[in-house]
Amino acid sequence: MIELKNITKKFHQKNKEITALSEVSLTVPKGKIFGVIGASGAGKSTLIRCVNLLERPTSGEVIVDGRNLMALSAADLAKERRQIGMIFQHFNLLSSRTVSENIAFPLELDKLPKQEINTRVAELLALVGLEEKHNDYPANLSGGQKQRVAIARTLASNPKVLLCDEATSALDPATTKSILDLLKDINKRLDITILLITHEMDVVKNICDQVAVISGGELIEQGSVSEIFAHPKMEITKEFIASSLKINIPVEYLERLSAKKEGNKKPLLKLEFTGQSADDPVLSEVSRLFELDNNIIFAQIEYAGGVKFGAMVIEVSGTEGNHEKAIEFYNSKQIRVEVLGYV
Ligand SMILES: Nc1ncnc2c1ncn2[C@@H]1O[C@H](COP(=O)(O)OP(=O)(O)OP(=O)(O)O)[C@@H](O)[C@H]1O
Repeated sequence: MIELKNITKKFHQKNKEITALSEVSLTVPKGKIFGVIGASGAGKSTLIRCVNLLERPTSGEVIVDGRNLMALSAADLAKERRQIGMIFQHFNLLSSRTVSENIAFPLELDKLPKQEINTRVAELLALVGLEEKHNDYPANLSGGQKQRVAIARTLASNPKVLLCDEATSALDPATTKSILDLLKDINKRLDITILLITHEMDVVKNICDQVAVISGGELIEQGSVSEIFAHPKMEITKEFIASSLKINIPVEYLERLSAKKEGNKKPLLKLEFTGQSADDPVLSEVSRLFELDNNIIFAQIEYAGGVKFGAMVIEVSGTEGNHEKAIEFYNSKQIRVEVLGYV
């Protein structure tokens, strides 16, 4: 449904040239949810804005539903853009219009008869669960409700593609979850293809089928969510996966934690598992092989695209030489180990 071919985007500022995107190629199949994840300044916004030509790529091709957008006349492009909905981090609602009037706006632009608009708005209000708020103004809505209005307004023109520009970044975790559930529901129910950009792996984990990692304007890794979570290759990808785990170390351990080994303090290790390594009984293996005792302080296992991944914090008893052997063993099993300190 969406195909970006070798997209490069350069900005010119005074006499400086900034390459925001460099030879970016990706394909989003119809009906799928594709996430692009990256840190601030990586080029995410530029990338998503290239899909509907809000930014015109310096070179490359943008193909949506088989049409090469860069080759279209202004009039044809305007028509094609109606098929590509977009929602934003800050909702972009019209503050002087009620919820219903905001949703009706694109339909009024299309000059639909009043009765038809009313029927469609009622359907959309029901779809996003905002029937009771139809007469409220945006200022009186929560962030999550505002994003629901923005989603309903975008869906009014029956787009085949929905672009989400950090759509949940301004929302708290519970509201984020409810908006992601709504996007997933829309994707399934209306068969809309979704391309989203985010800096949170949680978003990818929750709703995406496929993911690409962007860094310095380049797509450095992409694949199905299960592939990427099971076998992340790039260090940045591994960090994004780890960042979606909320590791909690009890305060009493943190108070005792020192950076250096002193007296008979024991190492506190953080282990990160992905894919196969999350299924292996490595703790008992290490315990047997190296005569170590593991005291689990914290553990979390999550699922993404049917793949397990997780992290564990353990306090390890035994001799120092064997601690090092254990770390080597974990590394040989593709488990990332960090010595957090000594307790
Ligand atoms: N209109 C512009 N003029 C000049 N440089 C720009 C312009 N828009 C973006 N850039 C530059 O392009 C690079 C990518 O920016 P972009 O906004 O796409 O990143 P991002 O990943 O979306 O970041 P964030 O998450 O902080 O919004 C940055 O170096 C940015 O400064």
